[in-house]
Amino acid sequence: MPDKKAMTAPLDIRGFQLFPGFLDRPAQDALVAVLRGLLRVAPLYQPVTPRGQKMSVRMSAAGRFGWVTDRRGYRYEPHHPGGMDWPPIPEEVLAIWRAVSGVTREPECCLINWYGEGARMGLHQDKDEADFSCPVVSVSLGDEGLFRMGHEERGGRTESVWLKSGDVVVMGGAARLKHHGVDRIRFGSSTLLPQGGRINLTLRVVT
Ligand SMILES: O=C(O)CCC(=O)C(=O)O
Ligand SMILES: [Fe+2]
Repeated sequence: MPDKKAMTAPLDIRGFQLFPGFLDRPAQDALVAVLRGLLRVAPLYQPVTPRGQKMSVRMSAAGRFGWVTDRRGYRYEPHHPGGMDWPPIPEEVLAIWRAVSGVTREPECCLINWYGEGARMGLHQDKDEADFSCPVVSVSLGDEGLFRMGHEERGGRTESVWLKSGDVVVMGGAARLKHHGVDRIRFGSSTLLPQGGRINLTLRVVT
């Protein structure tokens, strides 16, 4: 990871701050190794929306809370649906937060989304957290994903950018409640994950 002095200014897209190539390849490889261990403890599962639709991404989490969805709704839970505690957020991930978040509070959730071939995430707002003065920080690993950014209100023109492995996005300030989503991934576009696919981490202060 670049140190703070060497860190280049982010690109600003509608208030979304994009740090292209924030993690170099060795840092990405190290992070993937850490995540593998984590997912052995808290395996990926397929979430279901409150309306009963299976999501195309598979999910897990680390931290005091994990974001979950099922027939009972969207919420943060202190346990994996399998009953175990979520593992702690890895130091490597906390270091990214500390470098880019601009806040002193620490993240309480690291949501892990795994996108296989054909997986996507519809336009949504991240609004199940109590304190919108803290940003959501997103880390992309593996295959490229087409990230769409909109407005706080529904509708209106959107803008999209291909997020690559190692890119970090900070959704804070004016962008904190803006709609965003992932239309598609370019399956097989990265060599980071031998089995292909895209991992996205989102770090959130929950309480
Ligand atoms: O996969 C991404 O880049 C975004 C994920 C996201 O928006 C979320 O988990 O809330
Ligand atoms: Fe989101």
